Amino acid sequence: MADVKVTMEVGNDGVAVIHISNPPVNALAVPIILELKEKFGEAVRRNDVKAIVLTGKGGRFSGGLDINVMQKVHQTGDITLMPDVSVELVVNMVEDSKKPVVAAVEGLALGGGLELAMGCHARIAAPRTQLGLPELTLGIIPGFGGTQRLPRLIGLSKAVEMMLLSKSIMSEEGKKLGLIDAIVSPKDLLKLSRLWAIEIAERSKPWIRSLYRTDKLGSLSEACEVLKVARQQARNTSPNMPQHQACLDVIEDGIIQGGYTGVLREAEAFKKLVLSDTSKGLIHVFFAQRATSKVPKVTDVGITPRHVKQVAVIGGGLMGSGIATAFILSNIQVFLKEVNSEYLLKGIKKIEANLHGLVTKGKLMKDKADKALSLLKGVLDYSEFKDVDMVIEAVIENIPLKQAIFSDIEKNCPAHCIFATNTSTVDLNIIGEKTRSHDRIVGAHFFSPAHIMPLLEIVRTEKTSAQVILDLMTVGKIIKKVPVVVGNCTGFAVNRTFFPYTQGAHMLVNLGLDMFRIDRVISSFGLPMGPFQLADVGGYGVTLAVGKEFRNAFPDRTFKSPLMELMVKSGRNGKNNGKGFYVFEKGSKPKPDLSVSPIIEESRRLTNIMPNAKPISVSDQEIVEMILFPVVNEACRVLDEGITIRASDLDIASLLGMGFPSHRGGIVFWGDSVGPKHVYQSLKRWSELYGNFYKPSRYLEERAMKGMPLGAPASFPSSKARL
Ligand SMILES: C[C@H](O)CC(=O)SCCNC(=O)CCNC(=O)[C@H](O)C(C)(C)COP(=O)(O)OP(=O)(O)OC[C@H]1O[C@@H](n2cnc3c(N)ncnc32)[C@H](O)[C@@H]1OP(=O)(O)O
Repeated sequence: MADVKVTMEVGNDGVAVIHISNPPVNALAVPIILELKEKFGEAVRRNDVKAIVLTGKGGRFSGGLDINVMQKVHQTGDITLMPDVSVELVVNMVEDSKKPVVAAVEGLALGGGLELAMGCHARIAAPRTQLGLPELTLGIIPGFGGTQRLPRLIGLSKAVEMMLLSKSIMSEEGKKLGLIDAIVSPKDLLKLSRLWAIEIAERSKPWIRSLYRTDKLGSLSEACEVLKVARQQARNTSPNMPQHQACLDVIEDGIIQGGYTGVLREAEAFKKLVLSDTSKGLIHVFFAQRATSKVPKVTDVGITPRHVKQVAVIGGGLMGSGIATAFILSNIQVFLKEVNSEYLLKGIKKIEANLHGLVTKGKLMKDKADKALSLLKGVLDYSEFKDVDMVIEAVIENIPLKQAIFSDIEKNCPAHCIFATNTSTVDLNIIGEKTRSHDRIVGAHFFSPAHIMPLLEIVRTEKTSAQVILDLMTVGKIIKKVPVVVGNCTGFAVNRTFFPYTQGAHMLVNLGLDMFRIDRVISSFGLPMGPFQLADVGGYGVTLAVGKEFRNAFPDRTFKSPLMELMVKSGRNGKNNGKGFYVFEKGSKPKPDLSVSPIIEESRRLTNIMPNAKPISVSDQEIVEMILFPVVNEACRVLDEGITIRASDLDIASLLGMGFPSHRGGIVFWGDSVGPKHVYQSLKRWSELYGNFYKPSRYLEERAMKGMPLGAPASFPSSKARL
């Protein structure tokens, strides 16, 4: 706490330099805000102060309002915990101050940090300083006047783009746009800022209050047009995000009624949004994502990660080629091994196609793609494995084959080399059974397409060493993945939790519901696509194989639907062969294929589960619940067995691995927001009507009865814990 403070020093030049200090990002915590008010008050009162410079300690200006304050509001429902900054500090004490204030900005100024800087009369920045208003990603809008000042400083279109897309810019671009007045090296930052402040005081530099500018806003009709287009885009791209429309509304209010009125409207809208479910979900995600980096007995025991310079990938299929692409894109040398030159060539071609795809979408420059490809070497034996730091096996799910590969790599790789497998189902202990390297064996479960999907599930056994986990977490971050460490079980955390998702959808179809309605309802809930379209896109082979695996592992609670087998029997294989539940035509959205009706009827006839042979009648909300409550139920079992370190890890895994909507905070957070009691009672009712698939787990029942959140840590560690 000693470092959390605001200090002020007054120099002989009459400039008071106010420093914010709250490592690591100088977040504007409540005590900081109170001290800022105190220091600004003092600087204005003191006769020896002519001008003021505001800056941050440790090479960072400020990462914005302390997000913990908003989380406290969520936990207590008490909005009065929010400090008044927008008017009391930024307008009254900074912008309307009788003495000029200059912001000396370095490293980053984000959210409330940038808003504070925009209230100052000039902004001097160090090179490559990150500037942005990312509040919308937290379900809120800028609340310290940012919606009003940014358009007035850089123009409406660019400001709207930066806010709606939460897109930062660098100070160099900020200078061109008019957000930054000068760029200077970090060592001269304070010197120039002091000088600038004195020159404003002496009227040799302009004394600008951004809130009262109108020169960059354009005419009213132009502004309305920009806002109209932005509104439409936001409706299309962010339908479940109220903060986007609210942001545009307050910008418009300010343009029509003046900046100060805009600031007041912004403050009102901000407070409402802080209390919204969207903000609760997204702020939970902010902290949950950062928590995944903290792994007890791995990241807190003083070990340092080793450098992974060379990686070997075994298997050039869909997963292997995606994994190899992810590594070479991050400048890591990859040896891709296949069994023969035909397969090897196919694997290399897939990697080339992955890179080409990124170039055509404008996500990668051609020269970077060429550089990445130069780091790939195809091999047919183990001779290049003598110096590799990590091997990732990504061959088909065949136990003897995997065991043979692990014996081979133990013979051919250096003693420090990590042995990872990308299996999504096979027990890691079985894969490593024939080796003596159990401490080096780890699961590196990527999601397809591996060079794009952000999740890396790191699966540890009881024997995997802390060093190996730390190394994989570190290299995972280097290749731009979010690593989540989980325990060893069928399907690990993500596939295990979500196996009832497909089965729930099949249950409903067999109970007489229209599958296209199910898909529509699930997409409007916020998942990227419904379960039947997902099966079409993923390929029926995968759905059938995974279904079989789970039926074997959890026979007590699986619903066996014949639908996929019937689809295959009738020559359908989803998008792969262009014949699925949907018709896929190039350039247009998939359209429901109504000719699947007889297959569905046959499935219903075989399962014969419709009560009185009549389709059940349910609301859209019940569809969501009948598909996703079984997923929450399985998540409870995963938590009970200690497969994840904390419930929020499963939330992040569900967002990044399954596309669960981020504004709902993740699968466990969502279960808690609808209420464990409601989830439990619904499942219990359905289990009586439709069988064991819906039977509530012991963990869910216990928590529902005790009124305890599903995500709350257990008071004592589970006896079944796998971590
Ligand atoms: C009224 C206003 O308009 C409302 C606001 O200002 S809301 C806040 C707006 N600001 C933001 O959204 C910025 C959020 N922060 C970030 O994007 C990134 O943390 C960053 C770019 C600043 C730094 O990234 P990076 O160096 O990778 O560090 P990162 O691990 O993310 O953060 C370091 C620590 O600072 C914390 N932190 C970062 N920004 C914070 C903030 N604004 N409040 C509280 N804590 C914050 C993180 O939780 C993390 O804590 P931990 O070490 O205990 O896990």
